[in-house]
Amino acid sequence: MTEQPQIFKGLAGVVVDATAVSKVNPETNSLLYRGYPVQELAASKSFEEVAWLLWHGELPTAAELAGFQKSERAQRALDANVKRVIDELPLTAHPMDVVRTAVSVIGASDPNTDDSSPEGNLAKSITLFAKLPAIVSYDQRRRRGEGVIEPREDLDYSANFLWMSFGEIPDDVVVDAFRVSLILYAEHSFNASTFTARVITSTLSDLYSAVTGAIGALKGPLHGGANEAVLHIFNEIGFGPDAPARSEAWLEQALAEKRKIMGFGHRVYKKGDSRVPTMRKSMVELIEYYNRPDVLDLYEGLEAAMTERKGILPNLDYPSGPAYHLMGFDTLTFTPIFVAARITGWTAHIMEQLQANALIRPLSAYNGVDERHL
Ligand SMILES: CC(=O)SCCNC(=O)CCNC(=O)[C@H](O)C(C)(C)COP(=O)(O)OP(=O)(O)OC[C@H]1O[C@@H](n2cnc3c(N)ncnc32)[C@H](O)[C@@H]1OP(=O)(O)O
Ligand SMILES: O=C([O-])CC(=O)C(=O)O
Repeated sequence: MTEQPQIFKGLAGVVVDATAVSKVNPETNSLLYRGYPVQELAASKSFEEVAWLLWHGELPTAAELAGFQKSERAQRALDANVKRVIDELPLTAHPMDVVRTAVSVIGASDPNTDDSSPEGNLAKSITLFAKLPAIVSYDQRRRRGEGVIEPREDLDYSANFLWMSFGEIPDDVVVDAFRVSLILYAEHSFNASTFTARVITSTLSDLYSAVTGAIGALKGPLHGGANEAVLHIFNEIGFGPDAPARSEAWLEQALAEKRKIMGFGHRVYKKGDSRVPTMRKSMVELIEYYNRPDVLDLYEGLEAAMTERKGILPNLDYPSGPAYHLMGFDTLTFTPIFVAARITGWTAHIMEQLQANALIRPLSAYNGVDERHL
């Protein structure tokens, strides 16, 4: 028997490349986008400014921001062919499948799909950034049997997203919590979906293909799909009185069945997710605004039970799920919102990968039958 090489299952602990887009530091529990702490960006910047920062490495000047906003706002509406394809999809399709399909249609319709120059890819990044809110809200409204609401060029990204979803602009506290969530979700180094985008890009495939693949990776409940899954868990436990006791009992049963508790744990952060305190604060503001203390009881009840029982802490999906629920989004829409946020990080990584490309192709250890002959 030849000696097997060492296997790093799940690439855990393996450094596969360098990135200047963001720095995740589990020791200091910090997350920097291009050097800026994400908490500072969330406190005062618009999502558009953060997108620009991730793409260009610096925050925009006033003139750069104005130019970007003009171009982004002009591209927000969906073309008729994208709407037609969405309309053809069954209502049983998961909204993540709808978003993935819509991005694919936009790519197939773009005459410049294969222009992977820095300018070409930046233009495509802005197009997807501009159109994703329309895709997500169009699909949620068709599921609800509601008519489409066209985008408004007088609104910023976050307010327009909510406008297209609900046909009204909520109070500032809601728009702000939404903006904060988008900034926190925007980027997180070599997570599974970003790595997927980089693998696809490394073959010199196009940006739309890389994003389509990344959406597929994000859908899974071990990654972005967890924000949706948190709400399923809350519904299983049930809102209402005695949340702590019911959470404890539910957790015992779930762990006995060897279930993973969605919204808890992280591959990189073992002492807590750097983004959770900021998102939790926004969630609490929403709870106060909507007068839903039962949501906080459930949130804290399950968190306490999980910490006591397993010592595993919440990740960003844990406060984001309830926050989107309070804002009025359908549960199945939560992960598509994550797509709209993460398009910034994915596309920044796609452009970075191309600046110093190497085909990503790891090795495997063979553990099948020994050589044999017919
Ligand atoms: C935005 C994001 O994508 S954040 C991540 C969102 N995903 C989730 O919330 C899904 C739930 N969490 C998980 O499944 C995991 O914590 C992951 C996938 C995120 C990270 O997993 P890994 O780094 O591979 O940790 P791993 O799965 O090896 O866990 C180590 C131990 O903790 C346990 N564990 C980790 N997370 C959880 C959890 N959420 N529920 C129950 N047990 C857990 C594992 O079962 C394992 O136990 P064992 O050693 O007895 O087998
Ligand atoms: O980094 C990860 O593995 C998952 C994550 O938190 C993210 O993508 O935001």
